[in-house]
Amino acid sequence: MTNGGKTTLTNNLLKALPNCCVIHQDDFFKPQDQIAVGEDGFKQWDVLESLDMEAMLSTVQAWVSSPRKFARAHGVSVRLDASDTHILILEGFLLYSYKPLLDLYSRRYFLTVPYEECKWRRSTRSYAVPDPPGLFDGHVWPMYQKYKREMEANGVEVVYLDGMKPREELFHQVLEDIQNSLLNRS
Ligand SMILES: Nc1ncnc2c1ncn2[C@@H]1O[C@H](COP(=O)(O)OP(=O)(O)OP(=O)(O)O)[C@@H](O)[C@H]1O
Ligand SMILES: NC(=O)c1ccc[n+]([C@@H]2O[C@H](CO)[C@@H](O)[C@H]2O)c1
Repeated sequence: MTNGGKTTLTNNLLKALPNCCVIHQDDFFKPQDQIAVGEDGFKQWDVLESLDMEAMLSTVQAWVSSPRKFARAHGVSVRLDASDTHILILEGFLLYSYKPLLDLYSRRYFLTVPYEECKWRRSTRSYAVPDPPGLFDGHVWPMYQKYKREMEANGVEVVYLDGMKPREELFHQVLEDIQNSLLNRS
């Protein structure tokens, strides 16, 4: 979810994991003039249609076809050891609602914080396009709830993470989970 702590966790993982690249979903927002305005008067940023998901998928596919080349092109130093394991982190607020990506993930994590905390954290942020008054309650939170409900109704399995835990604890929890899933690969 927005302000769950995704970027913070991602940055910690990037430092700890070898050959690890990241793709940020926020880099795929369409230009402002292509964002629909809802009946509520708000620009509808928090819907899948506001993101160029085809472009994001192409970027993921570029990594899949050559992780090493992708890493080099993105300034990630490649460690050449026996395992030659490469990891790609996708970081975003609507990752599990776009079907073509769903089966590509080996692990899906979902950071949550309670409504009050989310609203508070969001109010302290300055986005390139600042939130107009009322956007959180009028658009951001209802869309979050809608997509999460749909994800659960579609049976998408995720590992929920409690975003209220300290940063260090979340980092170690996920690092351990990733390391275990790498060990258990067939
Ligand atoms: N575990 C944590 N405990 C308390 N505060 C946190 C924690 N992780 C992140 N934060 C703070 O919450 C805010 C949002 O964190 P972050 O930017 O990592 O979230 P995000 O999910 O990437 O948000 P968005 O996608 O909306 O930009 C920041 O001010 C950050 O310092
Ligand atoms: N990055 C952007 O262009 C942009 C513009 C307007 C709103 N947002 C917000 O980013 C969050 C996801 O990280 C969403 O909740 C958007 O509202 C982003």
